[in-house]
Amino acid sequence: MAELVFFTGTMDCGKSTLALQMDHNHAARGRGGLLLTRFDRAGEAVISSRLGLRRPAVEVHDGTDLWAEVARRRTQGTRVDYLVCDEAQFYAPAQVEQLARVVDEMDVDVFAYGITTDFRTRLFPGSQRLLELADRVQVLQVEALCWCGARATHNARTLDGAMVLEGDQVVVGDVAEDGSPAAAPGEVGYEVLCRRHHRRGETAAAAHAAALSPDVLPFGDADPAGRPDAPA
Ligand SMILES: Nc1ncnc2c1ncn2[C@@H]1O[C@H](COP(=O)(O)OP(=O)(O)O)[C@@H](O)[C@H]1O
Ligand SMILES: Cc1cn([C@H]2C[C@H](O)[C@@H](COP(=O)(O)O)O2)c(=O)[nH]c1=O
Repeated sequence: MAELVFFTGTMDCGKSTLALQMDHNHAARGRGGLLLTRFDRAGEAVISSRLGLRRPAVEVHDGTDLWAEVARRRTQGTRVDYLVCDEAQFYAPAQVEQLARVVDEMDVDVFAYGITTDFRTRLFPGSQRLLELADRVQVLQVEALCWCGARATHNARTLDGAMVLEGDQVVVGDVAEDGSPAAAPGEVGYEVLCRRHHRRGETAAAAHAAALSPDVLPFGDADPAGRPDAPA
């Protein structure tokens, strides 16, 4: 029996990589797949992973009817046994309902990949519908990490290294790599954080700046109790 499965996790936890691996494995066994995406960082009509894999995909637009997309291909004789739906948080709730109908009435597996919550920790409408309708929700095993080393559970939006809480829900962007800035000065970037640091708005840059602040620098003549200005 076909299934609607929602694979989820923070940004940068390997969702697109898994999406392309899933397609590879099913295609290798002779199954026909249809790849879909919306607003991939690499551009239109492509699924791209940070590990370098990329595959052409159908771009989902506001008015795309996913039921009709599958039905049309099957009517034309194209084999469609499964769908791989990347960046599914950006799909409209109605499109998620179309996916559920494809599973139930066409017996086509749907593997959807996306983040659940936005930079304000609120559910994306598409992800909410997926959580409501999926046969299974699978949280990715590869954990993205906060700068403090704890498991990252939340996606922060940053501007010049500082966390921001104002702005549109959808702004395509990337996370920082190897300590480099997530985005050019004045451009939106993202950073994954544990809940504690998301609540406090403490990004890696903020933590770094705080560590360099003279207020917290250890002094050579500080007393053992930690009072930096204790008399010698
Ligand atoms: N140079 C690298 N070497 C090994 N793994 C990497 C490298 N760059 C990225 N990755 C892996 O790729 C993951 C991001 O994959 P991706 O599919 O793009 O994530 P998502 O779609 O969830 O944003 C990272 O969590 C990391 O595990
Ligand atoms: C948190 C958050 C993210 N986005 C965008 C940023 C990226 O383009 C995608 C997530 O891609 P990934 O493959 O999971 O890294 O979503 C957004 O538009 N709004 C947000 O609040």
